[in-house]
Amino acid sequence: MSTMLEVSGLSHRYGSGPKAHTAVNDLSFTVEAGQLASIVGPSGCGKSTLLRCVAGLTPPTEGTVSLHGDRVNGVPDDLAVVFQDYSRSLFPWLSVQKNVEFPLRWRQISRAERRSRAAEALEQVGLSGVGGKFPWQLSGGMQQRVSIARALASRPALLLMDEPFASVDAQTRFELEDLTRRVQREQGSTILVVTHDIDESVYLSDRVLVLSKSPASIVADLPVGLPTARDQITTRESAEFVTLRSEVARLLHGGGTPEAATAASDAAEWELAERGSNVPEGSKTRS
Ligand SMILES: Nc1ncnc2c1ncn2[C@@H]1O[C@H](COP(=O)(O)OP(=O)(O)OP(=O)(O)O)[C@@H](O)[C@H]1O
Repeated sequence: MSTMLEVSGLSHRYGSGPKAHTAVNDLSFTVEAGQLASIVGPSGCGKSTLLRCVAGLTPPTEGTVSLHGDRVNGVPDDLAVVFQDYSRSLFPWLSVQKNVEFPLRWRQISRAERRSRAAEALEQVGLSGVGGKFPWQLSGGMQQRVSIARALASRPALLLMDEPFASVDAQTRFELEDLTRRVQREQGSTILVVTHDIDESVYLSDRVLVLSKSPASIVADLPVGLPTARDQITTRESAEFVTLRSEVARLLHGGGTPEAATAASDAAEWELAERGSNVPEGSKTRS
């Protein structure tokens, strides 16, 4: 495997002087080609800042980001980002097909090729046949599929996803998680996902990077040894899954006993539920 993303000694401070705020502190990690890594950390720890630095949207105060060996200075052509808020990232006046084609317009790609890539990407996300509709004619989950299709159409070397499923219902969230894993396997995509959701980070990933509270630094880099073929019910019930989610919860909450880890994990689910996020109904009952 070759290294697709290398983050080295990355720090970012907002402002300067006594009012400066360090959001990210001396982060170093790599993501190998074809790997799906997730970043999980407490609210406000600096996840979005890290993602913006990786995407070339924000120059880091210190350190470097390299994509397939090339130093990132500005948004690389072969990088795509899927944001949480699909309703603000799709153009309502453009058809689904045109939305997916849109980023390809700025490249030297013929009209025919743009159409064919958009059709292929829509097929990959299970939306063949809706290219002529407008985003507002689709459900929230379908709109987020369009955003994913748009990212895939540019055939990115690295796909960044910032809380990509936080605005859809629980069932759709599960479907989109499975879609992301299928796309990763079929396309060999390299994906870095930022999420608040401990269970999601474990279910989705080959690796989970756990960040400390602000300023973010890496407290653990955990390989996920779950089978490649995963299932929303049996995988989440497996002993390996339960152990890993407890480990991530324990790390996020600064260590402690296994009981504390379970409590922390439940608390994290409750926090998500309170935010109107997507914890399945069955897991919302406090014991
Ligand atoms: N443009 C900015 N100017 C000043 N401070 C900022 C700016 N953007 C973020 N911060 C601060 O940097 C810290 C990290 O913010 P960031 O949004 O990266 O965290 P996060 O982990 O993504 O948060 P959340 O989990 O709530 O999405 C926070 O304390 C935030 O207030």
